[in-house]
Amino acid sequence: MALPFHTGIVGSYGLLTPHIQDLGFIKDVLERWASGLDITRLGSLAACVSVAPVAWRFLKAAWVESFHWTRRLFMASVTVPGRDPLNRNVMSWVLTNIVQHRGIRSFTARTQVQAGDFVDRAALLKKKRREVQYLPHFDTTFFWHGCCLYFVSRSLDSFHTSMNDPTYDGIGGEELTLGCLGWSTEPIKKLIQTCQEYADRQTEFFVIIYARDKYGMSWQPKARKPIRRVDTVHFDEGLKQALLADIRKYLDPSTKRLYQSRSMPYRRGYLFFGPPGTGKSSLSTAIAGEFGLDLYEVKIPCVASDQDLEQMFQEIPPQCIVLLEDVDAIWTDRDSEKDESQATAKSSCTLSGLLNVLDGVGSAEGRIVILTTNKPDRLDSALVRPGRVDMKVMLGNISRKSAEQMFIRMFAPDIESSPLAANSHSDATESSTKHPLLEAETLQELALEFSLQIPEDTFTPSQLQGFFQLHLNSATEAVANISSWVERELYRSPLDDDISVVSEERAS
Ligand SMILES: Nc1ncnc2c1ncn2[C@@H]1O[C@H](COP(=O)(O)OP(=O)(O)OP(=O)(O)O)[C@@H](O)[C@H]1O
Repeated sequence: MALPFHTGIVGSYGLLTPHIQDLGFIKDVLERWASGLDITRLGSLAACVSVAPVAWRFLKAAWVESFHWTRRLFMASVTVPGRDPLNRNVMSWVLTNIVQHRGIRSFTARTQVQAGDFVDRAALLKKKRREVQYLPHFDTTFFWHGCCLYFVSRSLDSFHTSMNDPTYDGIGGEELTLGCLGWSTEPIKKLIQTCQEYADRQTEFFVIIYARDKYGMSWQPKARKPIRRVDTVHFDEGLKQALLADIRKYLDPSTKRLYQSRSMPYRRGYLFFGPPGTGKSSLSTAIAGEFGLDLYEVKIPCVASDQDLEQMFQEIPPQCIVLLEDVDAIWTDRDSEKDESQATAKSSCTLSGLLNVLDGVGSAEGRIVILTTNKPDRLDSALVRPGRVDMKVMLGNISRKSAEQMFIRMFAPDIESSPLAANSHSDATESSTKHPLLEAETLQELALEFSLQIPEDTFTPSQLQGFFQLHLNSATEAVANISSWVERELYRSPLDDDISVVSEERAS
């Protein structure tokens, strides 16, 4: 007998004939389910399922549209461009205080190309697998702060563009929109102020180093280094104190007023010179940390033209340190008389281009400019005249006294070398009083014994640091091994470095 169509009952007979006997149980279940099925309901269900994506798209568009109109009519907003230092401050605050509390569930993972400026040479040579870097990822998030409802929205298009830059750490690269309920932007400005204060507190413990991006188009935060105390950079103590006093005096607000009232340009220049590995870069970073300034790094040999140099200087804020590394690579007219081999290391920008940015229209007031060079005798006298270079600081090979201080720094309790030492100073004093005095005395004696075996002004501090890296676990072992190391180093030809690198490469 034929069943009327509108009853909608699907006949169970013969609907599922199992090909495999073992599936009898499944057959029973399915047949029981199918026997109760109403074809009309099945049709409605299928219709709902097919309409669902369209409905979802519609709801999404409606949400976007209504959010857009709510924003336009009932909310105020402020947009912060990507890569602006403010963007980084706002983003860091939002990530730490809002997003992290809710738990970040979405990340972008990529191969870590560069961690600060630390390059693991062994890993490079062995082509070791690299670390994975996870970058937090979100587009729009709402949050309450104080009594106000805010939202922060991130442009994901510019996020993907920023990701192409290997040095980008996932914070502050994309355009941000900050908004709040109401027509006034005052709450947003207050929130931005909070973010700025938060960033200032962070920089109490870190130095932010800015460098040009890989296209040379804009300044990017290249590294955030824990503050290195100036007393960890060893050189002539008198010169160090004179340098610090000079900078402190320059940064004093009364000095600024004095300069302005006497119509003098308010800027200060320093020249750090000495052989490679004597601490020119380390001292610059330590000074930035000591005085709470950001550091803008310009590698002169990498600057493409005078126009680029000028552009760079125009984008540097007034209160900061500008570090001009390897200024001897600057192209001067006198170079044309020199042999061709030296010209290869030359920068494409000229001496007049550099002088122009140092004291021309592009030079903002309130900066500290530090020039570094390994070859001070090659510098043009115009570049180092007073007004451009106000103080010359020589960083030479290590003295016995400095070697002794370095030894103590290497083997003193950890708290001494911590970047946050200033913060936990009370703990430090407490722990030092707990330690028996003899320990400090023994350390002092070992340091003296050690330093007496180091020939005066012969090795660079970085050479000695290399020795300590091999004996960090034991001060007595360091003392026992220093004389053989000195002997080896004294009779080592400079070519040995190249030879060991080549043999390492072959071995890999
Ligand atoms: N005077 C110093 N006191 C303490 N450590 C030092 C000193 N000089 C160099 N070092 C150590 O040696 C390493 C290299 O130092 P740095 O890069 O500052 O030297 P540099 O003079 O700038 O070298 P280059 O001219 O090659 O750029 C760093 O790890 C630093 O800690």
